[in-house]
Amino acid sequence: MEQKIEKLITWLRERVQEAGMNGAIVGISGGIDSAVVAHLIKRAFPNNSLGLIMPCKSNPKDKEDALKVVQSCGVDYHIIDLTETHRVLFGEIEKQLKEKGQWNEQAARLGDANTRARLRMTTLYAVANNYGYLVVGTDNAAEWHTGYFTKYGDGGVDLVPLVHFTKGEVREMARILGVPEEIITKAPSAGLWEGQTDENEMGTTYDMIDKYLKGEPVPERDREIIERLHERSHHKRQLAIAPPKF
Ligand SMILES: Nc1ncnc2c1ncn2[C@@H]1O[C@H](COP(=O)(O)OP(=O)(O)OC[C@H]2O[C@@H]([n+]3cccc(C(=O)O)c3)[C@H](O)[C@@H]2O)[C@@H](O)[C@H]1O
Ligand SMILES: Nc1ncnc2c1ncn2[C@@H]1O[C@H](COP(=O)(O)OP(=O)(O)OP(=O)(O)O)[C@@H](O)[C@H]1O
Ligand SMILES: [Mg+2]
Repeated sequence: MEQKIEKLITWLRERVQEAGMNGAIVGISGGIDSAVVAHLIKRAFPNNSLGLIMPCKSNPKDKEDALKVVQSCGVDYHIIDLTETHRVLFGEIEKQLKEKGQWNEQAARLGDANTRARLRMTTLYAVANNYGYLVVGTDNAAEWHTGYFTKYGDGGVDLVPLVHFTKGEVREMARILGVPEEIITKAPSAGLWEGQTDENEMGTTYDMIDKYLKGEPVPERDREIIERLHERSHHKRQLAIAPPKF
């Protein structure tokens, strides 16, 4: 794993150089995936790396955890609170659609959550532009395979260094890099609504998805869920669908 980490760091430097850019930026949530990426970019670009902590109606504990990540790797950071921005934007959408009697209450929870992810993406690109940095994503192999990310939200990035690493390998990497143990062992969550955990929402576990990706046997029920999530999310791993040239 040490060798793979070194290769990833070299790969990050090469991609930034090839793009003619200066460094890299990542959103730091207080979860393990972004903690690993923060450590990687700090090692790759000691003086040209940046983390953004972007609370958006978030549990205050997330910010505390994100600051622990910052402390553990020493990356520069800014805190940009998006709660008010989200309230104004999503509030206006809700008001207009309600006035026309077209507001879909059931769809609203996910719409609200995905808007948070897309506001974070917008913020990352605006700040990246200021410094001439590339935006680095945090998706691991399990999230990528199942499409467990917001299209053009946390999925809207320039580089995806962890995309071939299972969640288990990301944990292994985190220990080597020096991510605090409490960040490594806490339940993965998108923090998109109160009490949300990835595994509750997906209906299977990262251990099962990791096993499936390694070609190991998994219970029929988990296999079905993983394959359904994968089938449903092809569009997220592709460019926007274009018609043939008429
Ligand atoms: N077949 C198709 N071809 C082309 N486009 C298609 C499509 N089906 C849907 N779409 C489009 O895609 C949209 C649905 O995709 P999307 O907007 O991503 O929304 P969706 O996949 O429904 O939701 C995002 C999922 O990712 C999870 N998430 C989000 C952010 C962070 C994390 C985390 O782990 O931290 C997890 C979140 O909890 C939720 O389960 C539709 O509204 C539609 O515009
Ligand atoms: N409050 C936040 N501030 C900054 N970035 C955030 C915030 N919330 C989410 N993100 C970004 O969105 C990404 C996707 O979230 P996701 O939950 O998959 O990863 P994680 O929190 O790093 O790890 P875990 O899956 O263990 O929770 C994060 O890695 C991070 O880059
Ligand atoms: Mg998280």
